[in-house]
Amino acid sequence: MADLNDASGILGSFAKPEKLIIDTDPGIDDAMAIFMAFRSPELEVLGLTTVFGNVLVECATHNALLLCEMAGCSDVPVAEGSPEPLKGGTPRVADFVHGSNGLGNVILPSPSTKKVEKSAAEFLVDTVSQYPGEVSILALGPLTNLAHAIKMDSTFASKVKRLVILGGAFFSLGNVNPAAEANIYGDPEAADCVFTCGANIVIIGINITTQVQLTDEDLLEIRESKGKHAQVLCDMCKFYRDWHVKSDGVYGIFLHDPVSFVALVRPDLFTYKSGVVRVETQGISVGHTLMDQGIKKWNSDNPWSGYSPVSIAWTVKVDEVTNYVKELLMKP
Ligand SMILES: O=c1[nH]cnc2c1ncn2[C@@H]1O[C@H](CO)[C@@H](O)[C@H]1O
Repeated sequence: MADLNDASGILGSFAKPEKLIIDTDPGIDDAMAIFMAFRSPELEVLGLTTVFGNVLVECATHNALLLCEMAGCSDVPVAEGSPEPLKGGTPRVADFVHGSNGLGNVILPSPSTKKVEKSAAEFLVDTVSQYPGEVSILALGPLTNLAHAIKMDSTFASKVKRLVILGGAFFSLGNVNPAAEANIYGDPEAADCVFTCGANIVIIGINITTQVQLTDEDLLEIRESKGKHAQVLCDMCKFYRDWHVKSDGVYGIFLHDPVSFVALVRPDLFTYKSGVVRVETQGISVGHTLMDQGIKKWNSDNPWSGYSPVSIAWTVKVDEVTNYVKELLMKP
């Protein structure tokens, strides 16, 4: 019998919505995922926490407040997170992917609301403690805020319901360099802390998300639809799409954050492999994610030994996920 609270897309209208916090660095594909979350009755968005990544953290907070307001959800709290990775230093931002304002250089009004007083890590710890076992987290940027939350509260990991993470490249090339994907490269120490913390974790790597694309034709169809945010999203996507042409020879866009959102609400559209994941924190492969699939019995302990396994997405039903994203973006 179906568990009506597992948000697997077969929810009855009487089921309790799944509590969700989105940790985000908006970002054009973040904006898509955030709007999708706000349009999903099976979810109750408890808050957004922001992090550096696609943009600096101040810009991420500005954009998060603005996106909430545009979605008609300006009562949803936004807590600002870390301006820099765990080990300090200047964060690497991807303005060449998302434009200098993070939203494709589309000119938008300033938000009228303000961030909450709490830091992102405090907001995460307090909210998860308020509803132990009930709150899921969708992490769309570098994992610095989550690492701070884990360090702040030793019971945090065990109290999170599910942590769905966009990050890493499993047994495939990265997008910053051959070794590393951008979110993990942004804070490898934080990612290693989170992946080994023992929480119920699902990781969606770019080996999965790059399989799911919106073509130029799809973007035109969305633009011409009656979707509530279709116009503005397609305006933002122009910059993002041009980057894909230049960088990957793709006439369209990869749906990194939206695919990770779909993994949260429709886990049945993916298959998974379970194993311990560690992150390289030094050398030429810094930010590389490597999973021990548990196939081999090692002769001696190694840096993967003794940690709890996580799930990584292994295959994706490309057409179904693409259609899920398109339908939600074209919903009036
Ligand atoms: O080539 C890239 N360099 C840096 N960031 C990128 C690149 N391509 C995509 N993203 C951004 O990083 C996350 C997925 O790795 C997504 O947020 C995406 O928008």
